[in-house]
Amino acid sequence: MRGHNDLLVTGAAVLGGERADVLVRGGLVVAVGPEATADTAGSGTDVERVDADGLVLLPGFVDLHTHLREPGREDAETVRSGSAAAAAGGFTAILAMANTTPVTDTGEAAEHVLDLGVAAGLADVRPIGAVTKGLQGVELAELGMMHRSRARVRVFSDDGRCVHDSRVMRRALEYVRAFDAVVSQHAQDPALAGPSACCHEGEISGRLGLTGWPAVAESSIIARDAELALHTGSRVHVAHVTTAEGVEAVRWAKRRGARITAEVTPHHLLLTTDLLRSYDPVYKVNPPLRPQEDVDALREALVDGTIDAVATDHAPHARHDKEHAFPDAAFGMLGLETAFSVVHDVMVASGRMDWAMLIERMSTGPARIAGLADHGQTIRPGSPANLVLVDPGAEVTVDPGASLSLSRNTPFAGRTLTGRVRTTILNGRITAADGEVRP
Ligand SMILES: NC(=O)N[C@@H](CC(=O)O)C(=O)O
Ligand SMILES: [Zn+2]
Repeated sequence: MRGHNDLLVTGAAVLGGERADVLVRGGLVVAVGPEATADTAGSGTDVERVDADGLVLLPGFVDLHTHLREPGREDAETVRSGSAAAAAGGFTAILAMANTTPVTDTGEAAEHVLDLGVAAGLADVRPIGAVTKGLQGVELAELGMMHRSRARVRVFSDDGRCVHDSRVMRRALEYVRAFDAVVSQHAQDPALAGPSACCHEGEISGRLGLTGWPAVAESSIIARDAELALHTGSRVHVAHVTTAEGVEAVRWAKRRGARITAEVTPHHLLLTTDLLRSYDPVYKVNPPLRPQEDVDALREALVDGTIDAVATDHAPHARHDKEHAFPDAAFGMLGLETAFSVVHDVMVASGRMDWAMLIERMSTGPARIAGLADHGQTIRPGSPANLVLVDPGAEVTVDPGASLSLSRNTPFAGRTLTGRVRTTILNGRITAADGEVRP
């Protein structure tokens, strides 16, 4: 780990509130307000001043749903390149999905990803463990061994696949209850939306001749998992909710007292099915983009708390996997570097959400769901200095070529958004500034 120097962040609106100076030393916030001055840093230390005039200081973002591709598809992303993209996007912690090659379904595999994250040193990389061996949906993976490993796995997911066998899902939930872990479900009933389903089932899928992906394939799994959560007393998290029916199922489950949480991706908060008329494979994602009424339902649910978190589902794909005719292209979109700008533009600049709610949805909430102990969600003396400076007034025009990901499959290319990440600080050390990582 590179050494720390002290940081004196001056003039930012802390947590979107009052302007104050913040002093960071040894990886911790040590002072906020008038006592945060260079000489409180202790004589002789090299204090780096960060002029944050006009910026907002937030706790670092936490991503519950990142695909880093390593081991196995280092042509699409590596833990280091994904961590760099995360840092550029204001993330200080990211949970890495298990659909790697080999699958992260053993303690050793989880420790390997953890160690790669530490070596990269650009974000706190926490491996997610597979629910079933090889993501086959049949035999439970070594859930206990992954939890007891150095990786301390607290989130399990077969993402990319749905744990659709109810008996397997029930046993997984009963097993993880012992250590209060959570199962993050990719809610897609394969009997209703099979592997070729790639377009929201409706008028457009018919017109474009694309296999439909009906909302009920998502909502029926959410409802079943809610019942299993009630039956077992365990925690279920719903990955990338995309439909009004899925939102309603989560709302119903919460009303019944199920221990259920849910996430939404930035792309499902902004983009709609009609983009598929272009047949541009960059818009091929699983679950698919939905019509405007679903987008509106997701925005409402993110504000009323039915949806607890934003999660990127950052899904890098190498050019040779993505640039095919639409139905043959790989599923997935980049998301780490654009997440804040999209959420700020759609939800904060529009007045739907204030800074306190953005902090809850992009940092505090996901950290709580992931079981991350105090990752630094409150900016006060003694808390870990995992922070991000954002510029609410700056416009960003998304340039795929500027991405730190090894891949280029962003669906926001050329789009202008308000709100830019300026500087990211991980354990008191600047990891990225203006889209470039600190070496
Ligand atoms: N979202 C996607 O379209 N693809 C994800 C898998 C997933 O999240 O379902 C991937 O790993 O590429
Ligand atoms: Zn998924």
